[in-house]
Amino acid sequence: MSLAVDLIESSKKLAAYRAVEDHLLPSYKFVGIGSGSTVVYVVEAIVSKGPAFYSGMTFVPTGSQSKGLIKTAGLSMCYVDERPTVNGSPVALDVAFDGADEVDEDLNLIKGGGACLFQEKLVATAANKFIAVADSRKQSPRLCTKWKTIPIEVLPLAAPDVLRRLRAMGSPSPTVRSGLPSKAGECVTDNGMWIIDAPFSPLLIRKDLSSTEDGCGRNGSWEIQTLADELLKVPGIIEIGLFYGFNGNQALGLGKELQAQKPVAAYFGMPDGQVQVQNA
Ligand SMILES: O=C[C@H](O)[C@H](O)[C@H](O)COP(=O)(O)O
Repeated sequence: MSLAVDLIESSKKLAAYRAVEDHLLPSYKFVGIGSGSTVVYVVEAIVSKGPAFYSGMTFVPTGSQSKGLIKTAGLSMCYVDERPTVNGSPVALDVAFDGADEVDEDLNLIKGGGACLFQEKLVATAANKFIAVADSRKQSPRLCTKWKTIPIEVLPLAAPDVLRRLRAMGSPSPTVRSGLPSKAGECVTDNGMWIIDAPFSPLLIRKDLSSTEDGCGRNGSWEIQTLADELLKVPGIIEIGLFYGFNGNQALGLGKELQAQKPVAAYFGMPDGQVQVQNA
C-alpha cells in the first residue's frame, strides 16, 4: 500500500472506531450496518468490543456486502423487514452507521458510489440515530462539488426515458453505470436495478436562496430538496443517492420522520490522525 492510501485507510479506521465508541451503547438491540469500504472498520470496531458487549445486538445489513461483513464477523443478523413489531410497526433500529461519498455543511449526503443507496436509505430512515463515517476527502461545502454526480437507482426498462428527463432537468451527460471491470454490461444493484450517475452543478442549500427564489434551477443550480422532489416524481426512478431533509434529532416529535434522512453526526478521519465530528 502506498503512503497516501495507507493514510486514507487509517483515517477511515479512526473515524469508524470513534463513531462506534460515541454512539454504540451496550443496551442497544438493533444496529444498522451500511455499505462501502469505511463500514468495514465499523464492524471491526464493534467486534473489538467483544461478545459480552454485542451478543444482545442484532445487526441489519444494507446489501450483500454488509451482509457478508456481519456474517463473517459472526454477528447475529436480520434483514430490515424481519425486525419484530410492536403494535403492528417494526421496532426502530437504535443506531445505523454508514459511509458517504460527499457530506455538505448541513449534513446532506451523496451516497451510492458503490451502488447500495436504496437499502441504505431504508435502514438509515428506520434508525433513531444515523451516523456517517468517512475520511476527510468527503467533506465539502456543497454536494456535487467533489463527487460530481448523483447516483440514481432506476428500473432498467425505464433507463432511456429517465436519461432523457435528467438531461431536460439540466444534467448534461447522465450515464448508466457500467459493471466493468468486474462485470460486463451494466452495474446491477442488490435490488436488480441499474444506477444512473447524473452530473449536476453544486447543489444549493436553503440558506443560499433569497426569499424570492424557489430553488428551481437558478443559474443552473438546484436546491437539494427541490431537486430531490423533482427526481422522485420521474417514473422509473426507484430511489436517489441524496440523503437530505431532516436528521433524526430534528425530526423527533415533528411528524417529519419520513424526511429524516440526514445523519445526526458525521465523523471524518483527518490526515493528521485527528477525528473531526460534524454534529447536527
Ligand atoms: O453505495 C455505496 C455506499 O453509499 C457507500 O456508503 C459510499 O459509497 C461510501 O463508501 P466508502 O466508505 O467506500 O467511501
